Amino acid sequence: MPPILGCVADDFTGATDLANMLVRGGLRTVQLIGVPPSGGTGPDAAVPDVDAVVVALKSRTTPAADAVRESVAALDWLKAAGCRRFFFKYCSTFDSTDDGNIGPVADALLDRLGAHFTIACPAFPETGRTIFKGHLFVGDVLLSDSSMRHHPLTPMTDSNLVAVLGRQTPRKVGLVQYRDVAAGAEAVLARIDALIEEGCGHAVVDAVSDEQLHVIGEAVADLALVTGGSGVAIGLPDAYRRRGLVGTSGEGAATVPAIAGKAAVLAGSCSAATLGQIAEWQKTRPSYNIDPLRLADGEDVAAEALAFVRERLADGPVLVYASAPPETVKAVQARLGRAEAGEIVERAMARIAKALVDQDGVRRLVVAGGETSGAVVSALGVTGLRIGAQIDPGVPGTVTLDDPAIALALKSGNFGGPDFFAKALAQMP
Ligand SMILES: Nc1ncnc2c1ncn2[C@@H]1O[C@H](COP(=O)(O)OP(=O)(O)OP(=O)(O)O)[C@@H](O)[C@H]1O
Ligand SMILES: O=C(O)[C@@H](O)C(=O)CO
Repeated sequence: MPPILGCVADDFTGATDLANMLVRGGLRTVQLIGVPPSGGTGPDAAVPDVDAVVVALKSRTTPAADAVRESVAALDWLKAAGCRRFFFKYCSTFDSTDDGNIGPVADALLDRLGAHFTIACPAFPETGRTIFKGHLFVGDVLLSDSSMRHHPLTPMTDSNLVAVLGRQTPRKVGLVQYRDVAAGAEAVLARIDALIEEGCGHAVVDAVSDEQLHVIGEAVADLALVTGGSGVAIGLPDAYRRRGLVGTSGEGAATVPAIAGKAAVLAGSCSAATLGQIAEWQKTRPSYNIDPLRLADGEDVAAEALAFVRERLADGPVLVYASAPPETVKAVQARLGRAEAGEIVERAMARIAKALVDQDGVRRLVVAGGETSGAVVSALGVTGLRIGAQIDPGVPGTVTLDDPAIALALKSGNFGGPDFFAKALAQMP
């Protein structure tokens, strides 16, 4: 049976987050890095016997036209692979700007599917993301009061998702309120019907608990396209099972091989959680700091980092990080520009990762940050990931489908407890 669910994720850690959720729900899931080349191996060869496929793109912060083109190409590939339901995964903190890319990509996917309505639900209560009356909270504060207001690429300064999405799409954006979700799947469906009548093409959906996400999953399981964070996928596996769209047994969905080899940690995320994890690591383990301004001055900082790591690798894992607090990032961006600062660091991280794998026998890598993970995984030429057991909410251990197989933990910036790096290395397959 071909996979039921085809997913397009706008960054690599977000893709593993979604894949983790689907595997937890018992769907056998594979994550592909980018859109596989068409022809040759064909979809059946590339997608062996799974229930869900997640295509990981690096489209969160690219120009909207590029994000649309790549996302539609991913959708076309997933359709050709036999998928019949589709999911567009973006960040649980709705990372985007007024230019996109959430609105433009969701619209393009709807158009391609010949569909006219979808939901937008980034709620992920397990990691503190909840939506009430269309406003997104991160922990106990509104999104706009959280550390996301300082994000290097997509600063989020408005918590009203109806307004934020409304600026990104010509379609009308409605709201499925908490009271409808609390009343159950029938009430959500009735509200969706009313919003469609009113001419809405999107509806933000309130959710503050996993129980409510299960209700939403049941209500939206027949939509061609669902958009959101990984949280709203929590109810889909059961909803598909109830409809006979996937087998009933979820056993063995998280099985991956064990990988031996040296280990390293690479962090390009400047998110608050990552900064805390770096500080925790530095209490007991060595680390090397990449300075973007020195990179911009043409100094071979990547070579220095590699020399530092190589001296210590035999004694255990080493961290290389560019992550910095908001004031430092602002100063760097003021000199280099936001995009150039990001890219220069990503290029260095990619080069370091490739050298460590190709020349130093590193086979176990923890990478912090979605953009950073995208750069690293692309440099390593990874084509796909098997999804293993969860390390912390939103982050599974994974093993690449390639030769040599590499164990990877791709951590979204704000996920994971303070000891995440050591915990990941201890738990990774
Ligand atoms: N010191 C720095 N100054 C400026 N930019 C930096 C610095 N360190 C890292 N960056 C850039 O900041 C961006 C961080 O984005 P990334 O997606 O990797 O992390 P994140 O946003 O915390 O994670 P996620 O997207 O998973 O939430 C990257 O483009 C990275 O290259
Ligand atoms: O949804 C999330 O928060 C993460 O999966 C993510 O996309 C962060 O980059």
